[in-house]
Order: sequence, then structure tokens, then C-alpha cells
Amino acid sequence: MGFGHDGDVAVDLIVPMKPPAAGKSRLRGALHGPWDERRHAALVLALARDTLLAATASAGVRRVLVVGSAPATLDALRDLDVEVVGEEAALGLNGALRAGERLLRVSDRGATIGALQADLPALRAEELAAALAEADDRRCFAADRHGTGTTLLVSAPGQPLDPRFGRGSAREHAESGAVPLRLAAPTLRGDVDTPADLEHARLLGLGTHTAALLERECVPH
Ligand SMILES: Nc1nc2c(ncn2[C@@H]2O[C@H](COP(=O)(O)OP(=O)(O)OP(=O)(O)O)[C@@H](O)[C@H]2O)c(=O)[nH]1
Ligand SMILES: C=C(OP(=O)(O)O)C(=O)O
Repeated sequence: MGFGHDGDVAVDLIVPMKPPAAGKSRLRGALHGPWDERRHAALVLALARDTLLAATASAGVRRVLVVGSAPATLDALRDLDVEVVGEEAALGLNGALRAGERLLRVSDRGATIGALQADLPALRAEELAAALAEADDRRCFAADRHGTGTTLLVSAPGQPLDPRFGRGSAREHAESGAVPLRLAAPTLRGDVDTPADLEHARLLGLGTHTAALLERECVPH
């Protein structure tokens, strides 16, 4: 349980996403010019694409399930090694994560389930793998670089994920008994909610899709 055939940890990850044009509203000032739905959605999808490429390349990751509130808006991600499903109803962020967990447990009741944010464009597979290894069958979380949000929550094998994402989620996860991961993992903690976060991720080293999009959009650096 929680281990792959080779004896390594094996985690099924859920990545929740709103429609890209609607999500990440605090990032609306990141691109130049008047806000444009199509360009904003392209940025949000680029962030997700880089996140998902790192997640699927990470040791210790078995499946990656993207749970979208409107999955048709996520078609651009279907060429990746991920599954894309929709919520049956508007469930909210934690409801969508619980729905993803139920779906994954149909295949493996004893699975180790993780929730990963979709806005980690500098994420390195090695850092995610190290975080999953440190979790070591305990319910654990990685706080974001500000210490307030959560970028990764992992269940114990076969045990509830019990997601408490939202404002102040790092504290909520700690108070619910999840163990804070200690490793530095700056790219895992570098979620992008604001233009300042995007600049921080750029300093860490953006994934190729976000970097190319910013280059096309002529965002100075
Ligand atoms: N499937 C699903 N994903 C959600 C839902 N609400 C939020 N998310 C996703 O969860 C992640 C974190 O959500 P939030 O912190 O609310 O981010 P956001 O709403 O995209 O960003 P802001 O508009 O800037 O607050 C983002 O990737 C969202 O797209 C939901 O109801 N269903
Ligand atoms: C919902 C969360 O993320 P964000 O930083 O995108 O608000 C969270 O950290 O729980």
C-alpha cells in the first residue's frame, strides 16, 4: 500500500482546476495591455502544463487526475500523461478534491492520494519526488513560500485526504493533524497567485511553456 512495484512510494495526485479564463483572477495584471480572456486562459494553461509535466515526470507519482469544474475548457491538457475529469456538480475546491479521491479509490482503496496545486510553473520533478518520499506514509503538507497556503497535501495510504484548501490552509492542515514537510523544495512552494509570485517563479526557473508564453507576450525580465 502506497508503494509501487519497485518498492518506491506511489502516489495518485489530484490537480483541481477551474476554467482557465475564470481562475487565477489575481494574475490578471501579469500580462500587458487590457485584460483579455483568451490570453489569460493561455497563461493559466501554461502554468498548469508546466506543473503537470513535472508531476508526471516525478518519481513516486502513479496517476495524475485533473478535476475540472468545466473539463471541456481543459482539452489543451489532454495530450499530457494525465486523466481529465469533471465534477458532477459545482462542488467547490475541497469538494472537487474529495470527488477525485473517491474516483481514485475505486481502483485502489488503499491508495496514497495527493492534492497538488496547478500553478507551480517552476516545479522540478526531483523536488516533488523528495517531498513524497519525506511524507513516508504520513498525512503531510507543503506550505507555500509565504507559509500561509498549501501547495501539496498527501494522505496516508488508504486514509482520508481531508483537504482544507482555501485561505490560511497551511494552518488548517496543521490543525487537522497533517505534518508539515521540512524540505526546502522552493519550486514546490512557489505557487503563482500574483504577478509578484510569477516574478519569483521566474527567478527559480520557469518551465518551458510558461517561459515561452511570457516571451511571446513580451513580458520584460
Ligand atoms: N475543480 C475545481 N477546482 C477549483 C475550484 N475552485 C478552485 N479551484 C482550483 O483550485 C486552485 C486554487 O484555487 P484558488 O486559490 O481559489 O485560486 P483561483 O480561484 O484560481 O485564483 P484567484 O481567482 O486569484 O483567487 C486553482 O487551480 C483553481 O482553479 C472548484 O470549485 N473546482
Ligand atoms: C487555495 C489555496 O491556494 P491559493 O494560494 O491558490 O489561494 C490554498 O493555498 O489553500
